[in-house]
Parts: sequence; structure tokens; C-alpha cells
Amino acid sequence: MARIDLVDLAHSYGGNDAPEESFALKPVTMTWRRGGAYALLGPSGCGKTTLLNLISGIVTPSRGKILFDGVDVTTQTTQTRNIAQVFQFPVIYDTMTVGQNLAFPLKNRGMPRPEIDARVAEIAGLLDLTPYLSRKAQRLTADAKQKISLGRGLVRSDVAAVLFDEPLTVIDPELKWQLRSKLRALHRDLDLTMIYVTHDQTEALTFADTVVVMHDGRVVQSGTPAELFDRPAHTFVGYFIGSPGMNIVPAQVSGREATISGHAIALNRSYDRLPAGARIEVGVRPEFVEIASPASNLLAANIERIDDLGRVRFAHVRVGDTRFSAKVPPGFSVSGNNAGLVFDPSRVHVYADSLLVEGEA
Ligand SMILES: Nc1ncnc2c1ncn2[C@@H]1O[C@H](COP(=O)(O)OP(=O)(O)OP(=O)(O)O)[C@@H](O)[C@H]1O
Repeated sequence: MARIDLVDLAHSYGGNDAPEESFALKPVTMTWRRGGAYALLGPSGCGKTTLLNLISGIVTPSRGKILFDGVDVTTQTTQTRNIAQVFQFPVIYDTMTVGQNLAFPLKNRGMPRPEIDARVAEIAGLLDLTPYLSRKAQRLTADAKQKISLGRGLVRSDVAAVLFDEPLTVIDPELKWQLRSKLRALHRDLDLTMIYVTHDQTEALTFADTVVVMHDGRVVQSGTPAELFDRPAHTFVGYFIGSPGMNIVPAQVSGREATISGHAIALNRSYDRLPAGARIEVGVRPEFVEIASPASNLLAANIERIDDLGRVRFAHVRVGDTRFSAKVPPGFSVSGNNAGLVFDPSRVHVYADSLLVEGEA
């Protein structure tokens, strides 16, 4: 497995002369640790597959460099880079048995037979494929075929990285849950660098120790699930991750105060040096705003709907033209439509042109 460095890497399908704003991947410099479990998360069209294909060597970048353990591999093929890949749909040989399918990548590399048998047995065991080893792949279900694809991706222990592109798309929802946790466990057992592309936040947060969030061709944040939840670096991360997503509302911010719809709320840090002319917003997760009975010292809100999620209730409220989601405290009984909002100042973030601003203590 390898440490992967992207150095000022960018890609445009329209040629290098196209304006940077139109690039499928805008310039990014970042490091993927040896042995890390990464998810590459973002909505359709944000550039996930482009970035994955640049790392694997399927696509050659318009700009920048890719290093594997410090060696420049930018112009090398996928095979030379020694990458294993698992795609959305099964890539297997129907006429071979499950065992032969799993053994194929090892045989190709000239591994001795006893070692192949041992590794195939290990991977089949981890993926619950042992009972099917001598069965022809063509008679198996779509789920089982995709498990074989996963096995083929994981069977070699000498790869630089294993890349997964939405690998659970064809899997039945029930089995999806099991396989997701299984992949996480496999990562621990097999000690491989894994990069897992998905548009599904649950899939990303359950699989990865580091989630890389993309938006409009840009890597907007890379962090642990907790970091993405607690301190979204970009407003997109705030509302894409979390359910309901973060409240992002226009505000005037000065010193330790934000004014929303004419009402001042306290901030934990001081913001005296906001960039001139920037669009200023505050972001607060619904978990850290509570509804209360209306009071003159609280931001007044109009309750539109309450969603009871079992363990927690969220109120959907309106403040002027702005919609908010806010927690309903346990035991609070809602009467009428009027409410006040109580903010946890330590959880209110300030954004300038969508980017998180670090305040001063
Ligand atoms: N071969 C190509 N030629 C031209 N444009 C492309 C090509 N592949 C992708 N694009 C464009 O690049 C942008 C990023 O696409 P990409 O497939 O990387 O996104 P994605 O996040 O993986 O989306 P999805 O989940 O839908 O695959 C999109 O605007 C897409 O239309």
C-alpha cells in the first residue's frame, strides 16, 4: 500500500485552455495516508469519478502531479501503478468458478499455488463466499457476483490502493448494511489503503475514517465524520452532511454578535476582520438550536411542522423569509405556532462567501 500525494492536480475534459471554473476537477493538493480508509463523497457530477480515475491512471490530468510513496506516477498506467478497482457493476468471469475468479489477479502476478489457495480461502471466508468456491459464477445472484468483484479487488495484498466506485449500487438494501460494515472490518484486517466513492453520506460515514467531500469539482473538506459534523469548513458540507442539514442563514456579524432578522444572538468568538464585500452567513446545526416559548429576548419563529424521529423531534420553523430546523427539547409541549429560538453560541459558525471563518478568542 502507498501514501498518495496529489500536487496541484486538476482536470478539464475541455482541454487545458478552458476557464478553470469549468474544470471537472479544480486544483487540489492533498495527501492520502498509507492504510487509510477514505470515502470520497459528493452529489452526482461533482467530480468524484474524475478524481478516482486520475488516481487509478484511467484519466491523465490536465495539470499537476500524482505521487505514490514519493514517486511521480502521473504518466503511468493503472497496471504499473498497481491499483485494484471495484466498479458499480460486477466485473467477473461467468464461466469460471468463484474460486478461480478470486485467484485470477494472483495468478496473473505469478504467485505460487499454495499462496494463492491460502489467500483465496482467507478472502472467501471474510466475504462469506466459502460455500460457493467451486460453483460457476454465472449461476449466482447479482449480489453474490458483486461480492466476488469485491473479493477480486481485495485479494492482492501488494496493491498501492484499492479503489471502489459506488460498489454497493446493485446490492439489495438489506445486504448493503451488512457489506458496508464488513468492508470496514476488512479494512482493519487487510491493512490496505482504500478509497470508496459514494454520494450516500451514511455509506461514507460508516465506511471511512476520513471523508473527503467534493462540491462542484472542488475538494471542500477532508476530515473525520466528527470534524465534518462539528466544524464544516464550507456551507455545502454543513447542509450535505447531517439530517436535517445545517441551517445556513444570512446575517450581519460584528464582534461577538450576529444579527439575524433584526435580532442579535451571541457568538463564542469575535469576528472583527471579515473580508470586505463577502456574503456573510451563520451556520448552526438543528441539534444546537432549540425551540422555546416565545420571549422578547429570543429570535421569534413560526412553527410550520414537527418531525418526530423517535429519539428526537425537529421543528421546521420560519423566521421572516428564512427556514430553520430546530430541536424540540424533550418534554417540551408545543402549543400554537409561535416559538422562540435558543442558540448554543459555541456551535454557531460564521461563513464568508461559503467558507468557514475562524473567529478570535
Ligand atoms: N469523459 C468525459 N467527457 C466530458 N465530460 C465528462 C466526462 N466524464 C465526466 N465529465 C463531466 O465532468 C463532471 C464531473 O463528472 P464525474 O463523473 O467525475 O462526477 P461524479 O461526482 O463521479 O458524478 P456521478 O456520481 O454522477 O458519476 C461532470 O460535469 C461530467 O459531466
